[in-house]
Amino acid sequence: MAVSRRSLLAGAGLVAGAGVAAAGISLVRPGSPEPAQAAPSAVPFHGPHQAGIATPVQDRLHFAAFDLLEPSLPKAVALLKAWTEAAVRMTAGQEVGGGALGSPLAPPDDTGEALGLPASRLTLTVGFGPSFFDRLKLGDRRPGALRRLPHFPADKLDPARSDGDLCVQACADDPQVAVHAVRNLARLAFGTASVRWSQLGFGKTSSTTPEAQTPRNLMGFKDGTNNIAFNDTATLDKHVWVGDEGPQWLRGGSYLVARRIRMHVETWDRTSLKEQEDIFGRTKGEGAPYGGRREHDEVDLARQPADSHVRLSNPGSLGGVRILRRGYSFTDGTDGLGRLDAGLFFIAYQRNPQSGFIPIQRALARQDPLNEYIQHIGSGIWACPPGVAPGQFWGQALLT
Ligand SMILES: C=CC1=C(C)c2cc3[nH]c(cc4nc(cc5[nH]c(cc1n2)c(C)c5CCC(=O)O)C(CCC(=O)O)=C4C)c(C)c3C=C
Ligand SMILES: [Fe+2]
Repeated sequence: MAVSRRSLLAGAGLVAGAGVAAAGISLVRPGSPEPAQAAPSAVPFHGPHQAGIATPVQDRLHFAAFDLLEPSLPKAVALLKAWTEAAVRMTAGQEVGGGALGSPLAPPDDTGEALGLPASRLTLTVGFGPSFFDRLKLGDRRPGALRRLPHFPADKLDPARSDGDLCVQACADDPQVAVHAVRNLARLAFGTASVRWSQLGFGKTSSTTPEAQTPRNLMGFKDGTNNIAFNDTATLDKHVWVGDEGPQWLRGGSYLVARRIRMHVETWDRTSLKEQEDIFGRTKGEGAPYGGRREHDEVDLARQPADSHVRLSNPGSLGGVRILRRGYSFTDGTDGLGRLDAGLFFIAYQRNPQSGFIPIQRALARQDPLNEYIQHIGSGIWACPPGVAPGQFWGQALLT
């Protein structure tokens, strides 16, 4: 793969990836006034698991679902090869292909809006939806657990914001870098796949770094306190990464569930503090569980309100079920009735959705007092293959 001279600010011959990040070198796009930063801003693309799952959560999200234009396996393979090549470059802070400023007679390979920006911890995570297997007639390779999610009480799902043959989760500390990444993948997909829907997210609503300050969601509560930590490999192995029970091509991968959840923030804002805290079973200021003093004190189910959100979703109420949450807040203008169209774009990774998201959501949909203030509007499930080795492409073991 040719590397544009303008992409070589980090030093000739440096290879993007673990070595670069470990060396503490920030790969910077051409035009940056500060090419050599001490802090690494590139997350290695290659590895046993896809980046963007256990990776410490970045500030911004651009999530996109794609549909194949026609069910052609050779075209799908070519797309994933092109996407992988572009992702290797973009996650290292480099321009796609021949760059943003190539021949004056041809459209540039890179759209250019990330010129001068560092890698910003960009990660790109790809998944295959149930319809991908149906449309490409790959039923024999489809994992049993990859089924469209069941209907939950009070779901009001919009097909235009749900499902998709493929998904791409782009996370970065700079929204422009995340948007640039999705846009360039969409550009490479021209003639093969198109964007079905997409979602921007800000203010990560979950943390996988317990020592960092837990972010707050749009209801004002700390969100992500009892999440799986990025370095808790035993729990990740048990609850997030697909193991021997899955098909070979998916081992080391994970299942991604996304839900666009609208929050009726105007109603929430007229609710007393006591009621808000009772709903979650945690204090608003400190984020402590009822019966505890500090945020990270253990949840004591006996001290929780009978139907609090935390009680219902805690592993102790559900036979040990755990998921890795990685959601973001969104505000997408207004609904035309004077109310914000705002909420949580919920993302969860798990080893098996049948024993992960589904039982938790069943319990929440039935009883959670939060349901008075929220509505599930969009939904999707995808199987995310394991990480990519140098020279390979996303989903290679599935598609070849
Ligand atoms: C099906 C899974 C879940 C959905 C959907 C969901 C929606 C949702 N959650 C909040 C806010 C909070 N959730 C909290 C904890 C929490 N939530 C889930 C699952 C879903 N949430 C789990 C598994 C947990 C952890 C429970 C535990 O182990 O104790 C919290 C408390 C802080 C924390 O631990 O993160 C908040 C706050 C909203 C606003 C929301 C939908 C809009
Ligand atoms: Fe929750």
